[in-house]
Amino acid sequence: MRLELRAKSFGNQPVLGPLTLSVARGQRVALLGPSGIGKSTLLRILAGLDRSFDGRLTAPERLALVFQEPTLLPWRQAEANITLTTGATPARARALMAEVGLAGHEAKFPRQLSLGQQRRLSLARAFATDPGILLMDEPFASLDADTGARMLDLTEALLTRSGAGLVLVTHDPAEAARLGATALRLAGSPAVLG
Ligand SMILES: Nc1ncnc2c1ncn2[C@@H]1O[C@H](COP(=O)(O)OP(=O)(O)OP(=O)(O)O)[C@@H](O)[C@H]1O
Repeated sequence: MRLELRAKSFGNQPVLGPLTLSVARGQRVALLGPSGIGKSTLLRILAGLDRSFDGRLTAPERLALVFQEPTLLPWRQAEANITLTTGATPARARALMAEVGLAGHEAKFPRQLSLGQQRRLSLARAFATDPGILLMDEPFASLDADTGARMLDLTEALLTRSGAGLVLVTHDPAEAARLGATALRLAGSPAVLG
């Protein structure tokens, strides 16, 4: 995927300045920078969720998104959260759930899962679509250290096995390093890539 951004504003507030970002399958980049600089805004543009910007986005790859909030369907069991939203077969959903350590939890509703388990379910769901590029916004935030480290390891394993590319929004350079992602920093006002 490639974004050639000339400018992004909210009303009369310029947020992002001219920048170019290209990510291919197998490539991993992390977007770093202080709170409020525009990381999530840039990710939403890359995801196609925000189309009101001046510039050009080309994204032929299949994209999958993982947010900090697991965004699960509360009234559907865990396995159905994958099959209904992605079209994956039950067997594939179960295999992915096993891969993220959720074997035996297929029939549980999201409220019956811990936050860490819900995050892992949303990770499994993201990979169920065989994405070319995975877009993640602070997916490891507000987890305890062990749970966060486990989620990082699982993400690394799934990315390596699938060959998917990655754009990760994070505050933490250590997460970028752990995933072998090239760290790109947003700075300035409007923000550009340093
Ligand atoms: N929908 C919106 N309407 C108006 N302003 C917005 C909107 N979304 C974001 N902004 C503004 O755009 C700027 C960038 O926000 P963004 O959420 O992209 O920052 P961020 O770097 O992801 O921050 P954080 O690390 O705290 O999540 C902020 O000044 C924010 O107030």
